[in-house]
Amino acid sequence: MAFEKLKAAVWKTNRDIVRSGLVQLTWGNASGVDRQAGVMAIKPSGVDYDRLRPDDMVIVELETGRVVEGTLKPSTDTPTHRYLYLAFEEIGGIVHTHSRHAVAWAQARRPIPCLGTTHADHFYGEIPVTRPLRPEEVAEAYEHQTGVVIAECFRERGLDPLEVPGVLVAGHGPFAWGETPEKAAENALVLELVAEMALYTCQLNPEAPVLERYVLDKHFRRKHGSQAYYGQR
Ligand SMILES: O=C(CO)[C@@H](O)[C@H](O)COP(=O)(O)O
Repeated sequence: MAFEKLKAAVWKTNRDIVRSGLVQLTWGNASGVDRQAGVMAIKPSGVDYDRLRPDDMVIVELETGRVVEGTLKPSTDTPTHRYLYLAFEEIGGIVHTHSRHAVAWAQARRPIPCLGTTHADHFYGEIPVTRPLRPEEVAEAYEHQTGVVIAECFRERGLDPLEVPGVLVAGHGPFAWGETPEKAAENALVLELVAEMALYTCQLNPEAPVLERYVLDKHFRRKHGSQAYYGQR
């Protein structure tokens, strides 16, 4: 058995998204990538999270999508994760969930606006929603096409995946990512929390303005990038 470290990290992240309350039943999935080895690890499809063990993580070749290690079938969303690893070269981990408030925004086909500093600390602006998939994209290579519309959404908006580490797939739910699987899980949790905060804010005040750009800049840049000074740097 190889890739023990990658499998252990991905297994821990799959366990963490359960502990964070981001997934129920067998919904959602977490993965990680070893770019030097040209492989990704992802949870197996449809297996209860509480039964998962590190060695159950399935190793898939990035270039071909071929299973190179593992006896279980990989997540149905493997083609989406694989497409995103190839499209966003800076990311090292991806988490997909059906967390309820983020799913509500995805079903409403509305991007999550940046209404406050909690959002601004982690996402540089609104969290976008993709266009819906077309019938032919659902009929053929659905999960691959889900990756296509996510990458298309970021390309069309000129977004940096590390500045906006997540997206809402129209009518479906959130995908979040980061430099590591652990960071992807953190971003998935923040995405759900700011989705809930934004929903309450819009209910309390439908006219609530988006956060002022100069406040967004301050909060995002003090935690991210070369000028960051947050924490014990
Ligand atoms: O998006 C979905 C279902 O719509 C996925 O989250 C599945 O619910 C999880 O599938 P597996 O990873 O277990 O194959």
